[in-house]
Amino acid sequence: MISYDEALARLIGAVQSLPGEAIGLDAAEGRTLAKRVVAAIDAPRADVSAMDGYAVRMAEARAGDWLNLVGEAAAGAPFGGDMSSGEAVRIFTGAYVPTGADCVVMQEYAERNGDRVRFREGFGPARHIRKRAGDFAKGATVLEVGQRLTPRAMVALAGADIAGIEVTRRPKVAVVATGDELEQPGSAHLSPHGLPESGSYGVGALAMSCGATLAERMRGRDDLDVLSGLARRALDIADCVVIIGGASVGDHDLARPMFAGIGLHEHFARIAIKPGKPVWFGMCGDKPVLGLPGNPTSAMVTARLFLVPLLAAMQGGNGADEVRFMPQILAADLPPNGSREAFVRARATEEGLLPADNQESGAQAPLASSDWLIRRSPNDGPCSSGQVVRAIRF
Ligand SMILES: Nc1nc2c(c(=O)[nH]1)N[C@H]1C(S)=C(S)[C@@H](COP(=O)(O)OP(=O)(O)OC[C@H]3O[C@@H](n4cnc5c(N)ncnc54)[C@H](O)[C@@H]3O)O[C@H]1N2
Ligand code: MOO
Repeated sequence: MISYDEALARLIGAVQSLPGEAIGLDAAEGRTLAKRVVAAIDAPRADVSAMDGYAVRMAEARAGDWLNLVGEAAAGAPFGGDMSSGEAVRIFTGAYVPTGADCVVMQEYAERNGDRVRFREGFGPARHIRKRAGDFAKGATVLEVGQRLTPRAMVALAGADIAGIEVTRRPKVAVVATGDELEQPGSAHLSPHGLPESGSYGVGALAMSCGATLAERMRGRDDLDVLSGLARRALDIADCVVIIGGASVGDHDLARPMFAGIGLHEHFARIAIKPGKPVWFGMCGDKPVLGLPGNPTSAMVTARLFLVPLLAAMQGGNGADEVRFMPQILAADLPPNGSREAFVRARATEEGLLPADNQESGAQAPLASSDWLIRRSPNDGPCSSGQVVRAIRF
């Protein structure tokens, strides 16, 4: 069995980025840039006021001295003239600073008398001016290739005065659930041995949260002919295929055999992790095929560990960035770990990460509240509450 890091490196090494396409800003959220974004304007476009107040010359802003008000500057409506010595201009946040002014005094310190203004002590040395191009300059790269357009990145994109961009095509993902027992949720109770097919709902939703579209959700019984047919269909309609279940070593485990004869080039199978030992990955031509264990918690943990970086890499992003484990505080004791690297489901509390009581790989209920995964090394000793562990959002 290989390690998680080795398996991840093989997966990322095998996956290619999809081609780019041009889109407008309204459709950009969640997509990944295929071309860098260059600012069309300076930001700010001129020196602007950071406060509502009075534009003055710093040297003349002495507490108690009267200045003559000669006009007003607002965002979108600048003061037309030059400001001379002994003068002040009423100014609002975002307005261009008039020529001749080098400081804004907040209005909280101002006393007005008609067209005159003076300031009380205490307004301090801050100039309250945002310098032209202090954020970014026209022609500067604001967003790099591979940047995912998060809600935060959308602000930088629009702020660069860009209407259209080039992004990688959304990966179309087919999710195939395998198993005789699986039924459409809502109808499992109709058959004595039926089990609601839950895995594809989590895995499909996770894929969509990573910028993919769900090409189709399929369900197939443990019959090699049926599953081979689904494998061909999935490869026809999707850029990437995820198989849930049938990954282990039992007689009914057909996830890999169903791709025999379709040219599956296997990159790994079985990894020294818990949960998720039976996870496997291969390529059919240029299409990644990821096999997840059927146990719902195992399926979701391995989807987080492998499918999320895989979809990022298909969109030209950095797959490894999606699984950077960061220091976090543990909020309860943990027993010694076994010989496989473990990914412990936990939830964030004010005290730190609290591991779920039920760590069964077949569990479903704890998934709803487990928003973090704690990574534990093979044969790690006991961990105590308050200790630093490594974790990612789940
Ligand atoms: N002799 C061995 N047996 C098993 C091993 C092993 O190494 N040697 N590995 C175990 C591990 S670890 C896991 S995890 C499971 C998973 O194996 P499979 O991928 O073959 O999963 P299935 O047998 O198909 O299903 C397991 C379990 O999950 C239920 N299931 C399957 N698909 C779904 C779905 N889409 N939605 C909801 N539930 C699903 C299924 O009914 C089973 O209960 O194998 C161990 N065995
Ligand atoms: O390791 Mo399995 O993936 O127990 O659930």
